[in-house]
Order: sequence, then C-alpha cells, then structure tokens
Amino acid sequence: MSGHHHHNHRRRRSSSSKTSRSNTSTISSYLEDVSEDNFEGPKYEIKTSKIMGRYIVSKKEIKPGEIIITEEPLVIGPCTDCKVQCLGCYKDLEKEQQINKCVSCGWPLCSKKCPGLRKTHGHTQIECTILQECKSASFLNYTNLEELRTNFQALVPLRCLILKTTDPSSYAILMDMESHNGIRKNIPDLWALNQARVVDRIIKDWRLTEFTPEEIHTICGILEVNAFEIGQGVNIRGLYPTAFLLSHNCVPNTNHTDEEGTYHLTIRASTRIPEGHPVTLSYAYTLQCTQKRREHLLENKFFECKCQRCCDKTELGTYSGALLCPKCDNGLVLCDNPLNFDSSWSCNSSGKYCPGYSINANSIRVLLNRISHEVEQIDSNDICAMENFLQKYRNVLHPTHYLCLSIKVSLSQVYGRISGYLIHELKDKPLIRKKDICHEILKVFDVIEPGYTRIRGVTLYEIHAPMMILLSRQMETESMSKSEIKAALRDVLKYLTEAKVILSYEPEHSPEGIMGKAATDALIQIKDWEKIVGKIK
Ligand SMILES: C[S@@+](CC[C@H](N)C(=O)[O-])C[C@H]1O[C@@H](n2cnc3c(N)ncnc32)[C@H](O)[C@@H]1O
Repeated sequence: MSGHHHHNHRRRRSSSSKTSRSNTSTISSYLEDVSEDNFEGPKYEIKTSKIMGRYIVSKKEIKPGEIIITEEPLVIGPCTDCKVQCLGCYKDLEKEQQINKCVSCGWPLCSKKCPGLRKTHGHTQIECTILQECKSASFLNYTNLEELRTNFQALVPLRCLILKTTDPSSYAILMDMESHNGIRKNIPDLWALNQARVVDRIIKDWRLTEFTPEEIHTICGILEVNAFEIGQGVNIRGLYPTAFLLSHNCVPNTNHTDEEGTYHLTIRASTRIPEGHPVTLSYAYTLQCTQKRREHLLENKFFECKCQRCCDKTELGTYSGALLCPKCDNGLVLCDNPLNFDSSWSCNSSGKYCPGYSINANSIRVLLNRISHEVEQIDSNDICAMENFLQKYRNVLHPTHYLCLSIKVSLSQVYGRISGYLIHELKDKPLIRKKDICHEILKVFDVIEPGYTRIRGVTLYEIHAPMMILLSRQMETESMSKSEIKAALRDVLKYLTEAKVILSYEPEHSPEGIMGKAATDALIQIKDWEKIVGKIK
C-alpha cells in the first residue's frame, strides 16, 4: 500500500494561515478567511472521466499561492508501515525505556497528559472503550516491537468503522471513495496481508462481528488509494473529504501543508492554473525517475500514469532518469518507450556518433536498485562521501539523474551549515560549488516542481549566502563599479524575494518557516546596501 509516500505527502507541513494571522484583529482575520476560502464558493468543480474517475478542475484562473481547498480530516491515524506510536499524538514510542500504556485499553499512549487524549483525531473515548471491551490488549506483545507494530495496521480501519455509528455522513463520504477492490482482489499478496493484518484482527481477534470482511477490505483499499501521508516528524495518514478528488500528475500544480495537532489540510496552487484545467498533485515522488514513479503508481494507486512527463523519454528535458552511454562520448541512454515497463533502453546517439548501445529494462532496474542502496547508506551530513559518490558515478549517471539530484539537494543544504563547513569559513571554491549546485538543481525544479514549491523555496534561500559572500570578497580584492555591484545584488534580491514568498506558506516553527523568517532578515540587510550603492531595482 502506501509504500512510503501516499500522495507524495512526506513530511508535509501545516497551514500557516492560522499562525500568520494570529496578530490580526478578529474581524479582519474573519474577513480574510471568508474572502479567501468561502466567499466566492469553491474555485473548482468536479468532473468525471472514463480513465481517471472523478477529478477536480478549476472554475476560473487560479494564481500561484491561492488556497484551493482547506479542510478538516475525516479520520487520522498511524501509517501502515509505522512504528509503535502514541494513540493520541502519534509520537514514536519505540525508543522509550518503557512504553506507557493507556490505563483503560492498554494501548500505547505517551502519557496520561497526552494532548491527543479524548480528542477527535487522537485517542477518543469510544475507541478506548471498544479496544478495552474486546480485550485487544491481550494481543499486544510489548516485548516484541515488530509484532506490536502489526496491531497498529488495524487501527485506522477501526477508526473508519467507528464513524459508521458516530458520524454516518462522514462515513458515507468515506465509503464513496475509490477502493479499487476489483483490481486489489487479484493481487494475492496484498489481499492476504490485509486479510491477516486487518480483517482477521478486527473480526477474529477483537470479535467485532458487526462488520463484514468485504466492508473492511473496502476500507483498506480506500485508505491505500486516498490517504494523505501527513504529520511533522510523526508518521500518520489521513482521509480528507474533498482533497482526495485531486488527480495525479508527475508535474503537479498544487502543494499542501497540514497543521500540526489539528491535521487541517490546505491545498494551494503552486503555479498558475488556467480556467478549466485539472487541479493536480503528485501521488509519487516527483524527484524520482519515470520508471520508479510509474511502478509506485501502479503498485500503490493501481493506475498507469500517462502524463506528459511520463510520455517523454527526456522527462521534459530534465534527464532525471538518463544514464550516460558506456560506448560513446556524448550519448545518453534513455528508455525507448517509457510507457512500457519492459521497454529496452538505448543510446540516443546510436547509429550517428555511437556504434550502438542497448540494455534491457531489468538490467536497468538492477543497476538502479544497487545504486539507490548505495545512496541510502550515505550520511547526508558527510560532504566527502556525497562528493565521492558523484565522482564515482560521473560516467554512469547523468548529472541530473534523480540519484545524483538527491545527493545534490543534500549538498546544497549542508555546505555552509555543518561543522568544518560553516558558511563564513568556506573558501571560494566550496562557496562556488554550493552556488553552482543550487543553480543546477533549480533548473530541474523549475520544470518538475515548478512555482511555489517547498523545494524551490529552500533552494532559492540556500543560494543567497554564497552569492553574497562571494560578492563581498570580490569587492575587497578588486574594484567593482556601483552598477556591477547593483547587478549582482539584484540577482540575490530576486532569489530571496521569491524564497520569502514561498516559505511564508510554511508553519512558523517548522524548519522551512524559520528559513522564511531568515530570508526576510536577509532581504532587510540587502536593502541596507542601497545606502551605499543606491537603489538596486
Ligand atoms: C485519490 S483517487 C482520486 C479520486 C478518484 N478518481 C475518484 O473518483 O474517487 C485516486 C484514483 O484516481 C484515479 N486517478 C487519479 N489520477 C489519475 C491519472 N493521472 N491517471 C489515471 N487515473 C488517475 C486512479 O484510479 C487512482 O487510483
């Protein structure tokens, strides 16, 4: 199921709308809410297609940064592949000396004072009573974490089933979602695992016999297909009453944040969405290559993506899946037919400048898995190891191959930020390296994560420090004219200004939110330069 990322909702952030308005007056914040979210009614309408089922299109042009959907979850809880978590606040409890238990039901709870205790999206009274009355704790083996974890897989399905009596209208919305039962029934491993971990747990172990196996399997499917992975530093998933309708695209035009504690979800346009266009998000990692994304979508969302990026063997010119040809100097090894999982790959110079090179899909898969494994072993604070990796594969992977890209994203953030590599200690060479990496990855993000996206916001921020330091060093060593200085500052200003806008959508206290504040401060400092060189813009 969710694999690792539901709608690509890794470490999504909460909405900043509440926090950023905390010091406005009640009436003005009320008016703002109304005009932004409700006043003109929804900005979208629901359509249906044979291939996609229901999906959302914009009713009128939507600008970058505009809120499209903002809503409370129907249900929240641990992910399928979660650790042993607190039932109230979802804190990971596996590292605790001794796991605290709820005195009534016996399930893990961080403490008696857990903020999620008796809360709608935490450990509710009714859940506690049900888990207690069915003696579910007798199946919890606290000496074996691995076994203990499996019990959690039935928890969100149980929470869905509870809605049937406590909130029938929410249950109806939920049960109207796509479960892909027809397809999932024919995937023996998947169905059997759900049978064992969820259906049998609820019906046989807990003896909650008022639910049918079919009903529970449907809920499993609905969660697999529709849940958002959310939470900050906690591994949780949630179903939302409208946002599930967003269709998938490998170059999405929205992004989303979820608010800490309330799990309130906000979907914003990241790019301009013309009237009548589908409003999309990515159910897969946008930074992976086509083969990986399409496999994920087929295995976890049960459809074959045929978006523009998937159709194009260059991935819109980003070459995020391209290998370098071992037979010639400049050739790139690309997939001959990216919409076919078994397609061969070949050198795009074959027959011209290359004697010819071709390799089958499976060999590519094996190679990628091997190199991915290597990437996973690299500590993302180890600059040497990351640079060595790039050196080692410089004749194998395209410089913006997604595996290089993930390393470069880490490098772009770590240069200047860790001991031995603090920004003011860096020599010109590593400073230039940081700046160049930022430029290189931004060019890719401009295509596959365009507009107001978190990764662009962060990278636009990262690029400013090396630029500023290099500029001031240059001014010390050579004489620069005011207009040269102004031109350099104008560039920095452009990056920082956009970083500030993008990061202002992030929760105040998240790493990105804090970075947004730093961008604001840096902008003020640059404005100070105007006293010396005159107006920059
Ligand atoms: C979260 S649901 C979206 C809502 C769903 N279409 C419905 O009517 O309930 C995800 C499912 O929608 C369909 N879908 C979404 N995006 C698609 C796309 N780009 N191509 C094909 N099917 C898509 C697939 O069936 C997928 O499993």
